[in-house]
Amino acid sequence: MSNAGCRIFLKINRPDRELLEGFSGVPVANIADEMNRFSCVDARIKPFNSRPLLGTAFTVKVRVADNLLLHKALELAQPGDVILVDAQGDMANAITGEIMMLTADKKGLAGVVVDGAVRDAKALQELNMPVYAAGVTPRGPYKDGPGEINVPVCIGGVVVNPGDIVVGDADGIVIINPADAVSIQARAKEKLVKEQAILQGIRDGLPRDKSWVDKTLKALNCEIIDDYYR
Ligand SMILES: O=C([O-])CC(=O)C(=O)O
Ligand SMILES: [Mg+2]
Repeated sequence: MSNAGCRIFLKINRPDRELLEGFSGVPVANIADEMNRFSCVDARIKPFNSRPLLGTAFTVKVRVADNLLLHKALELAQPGDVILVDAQGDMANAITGEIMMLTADKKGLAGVVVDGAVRDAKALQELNMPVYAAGVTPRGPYKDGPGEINVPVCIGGVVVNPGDIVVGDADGIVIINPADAVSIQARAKEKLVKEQAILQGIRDGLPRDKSWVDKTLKALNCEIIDDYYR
């Protein structure tokens, strides 16, 4: 019998460390561009500090306003894991705070992402481990359950499977299926190099070919009026 809604899967297929490390230093924007702009966690979910996020998804589904399963996850997750908590975007109660997040940091976890609220915001800013969440409230969580661990969850509109690769920076978070990672990684790095060359060109005052802008507007039959709007 399977007790859907209250169950814990202990096993995760974790990607190779080398594959994960290949995303280190690659901007999330470049990665997402090479995923056709999909798989980006919603902009509601923001970082509390500037530590880069990179690790393996360890997923938690909690009952709204309740963190029992996150306490269990802190016991089970391994160094390098990113705990992603699906709290259904609820802002009424903080799912976690300083004490639990310091515990996660000390365990060597790679980060925590909450689709919901947290508290002790100031302390989270000082933490060595990245924490992302959708909001802050001082109102604390209940600890009664139920919930699930290591099942597919929804984080900021993106389905996250246990074992997925999680990359985050100041822009936000992108979720990558390890099966796609090698090719995405290679293309994102190429994109980064290309963008760095463009930026250097702008700094050096080099001209840029932006003729595509007028071409696209022309195709739209865009009206260009040499007068004031009235
Ligand atoms: O009380 C809780 O469960 C969450 C919290 O504030 C902490 O971990 O510091
Ligand atoms: Mg606290």
